[in-house]
Amino acid sequence: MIRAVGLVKRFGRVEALRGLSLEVGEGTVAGLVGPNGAGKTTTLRILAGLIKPDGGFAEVLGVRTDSPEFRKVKRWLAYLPEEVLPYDNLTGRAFIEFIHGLYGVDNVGEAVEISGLGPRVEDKVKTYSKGMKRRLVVAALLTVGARVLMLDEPTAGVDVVHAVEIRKLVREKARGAAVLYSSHNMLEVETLCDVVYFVNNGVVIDSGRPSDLAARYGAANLEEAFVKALRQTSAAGGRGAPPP
Ligand SMILES: Nc1ncnc2c1ncn2[C@@H]1O[C@H](COP(=O)(O)OP(=O)(O)OP(=O)(O)O)[C@@H](O)[C@H]1O
Repeated sequence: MIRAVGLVKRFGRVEALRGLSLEVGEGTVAGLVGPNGAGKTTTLRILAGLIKPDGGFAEVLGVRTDSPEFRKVKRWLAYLPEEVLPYDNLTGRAFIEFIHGLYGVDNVGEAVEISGLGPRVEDKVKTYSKGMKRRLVVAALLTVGARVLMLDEPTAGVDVVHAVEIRKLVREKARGAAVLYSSHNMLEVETLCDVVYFVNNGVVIDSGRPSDLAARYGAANLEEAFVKALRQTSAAGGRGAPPP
């Protein structure tokens, strides 16, 4: 459902991606973890068809993301950017209606419920806290009937109770869909994801099921495994092994 093959992306002198490859099949939640500047957002933006790679290619639902045909695939794709601010002067409900209108669906009731905003959904977005805005956008996007979900730190700034709800929901929505989930929260990735890609310096340095990765590095948890993977990669000159 999601495939990136040898992605290369340069921004001037910065080599953001240096041959990144990954695959996410139906029913799978794949985690994308890596330090700041590792290339996670760049990968998601290429996969969402927002920017073109300088090398390699990406496919979603079998269509190349840099092809004209990709426009048709976008109906089935929900991409949540790292930073997205709903329009201040819309109410929460009007924002959900706007997003659902773009996708040609009317699932506003479910989105309102998921947002957990209660009566505040009738208030203007400018009166919301940061976490409330995030919950609104996540709720709107998780309910458009997407077959491919790409979520860049969906729970950033969201309180613990609502973060748990979002994770549960992502799990539910993954039935019949593929999810690529970028997060700095290792506990979240460990509990939610079926498979995890460790990214550093624009390449995948390792990948596997969270428990397998922990075992591979003799680590107590995914966080420890990640730190060890980073250390090993820098000791080996910065380049990781290709994914298995
Ligand atoms: N539009 C851009 N112009 C110039 N450089 C960019 C641009 N977008 C990304 N980069 C650079 O590409 C590299 C990868 O950035 P990216 O945003 O993909 O990292 P990330 O893994 O998402 O980081 P973070 O965890 O901090 O969100 C960084 O060095 C960044 O400065």
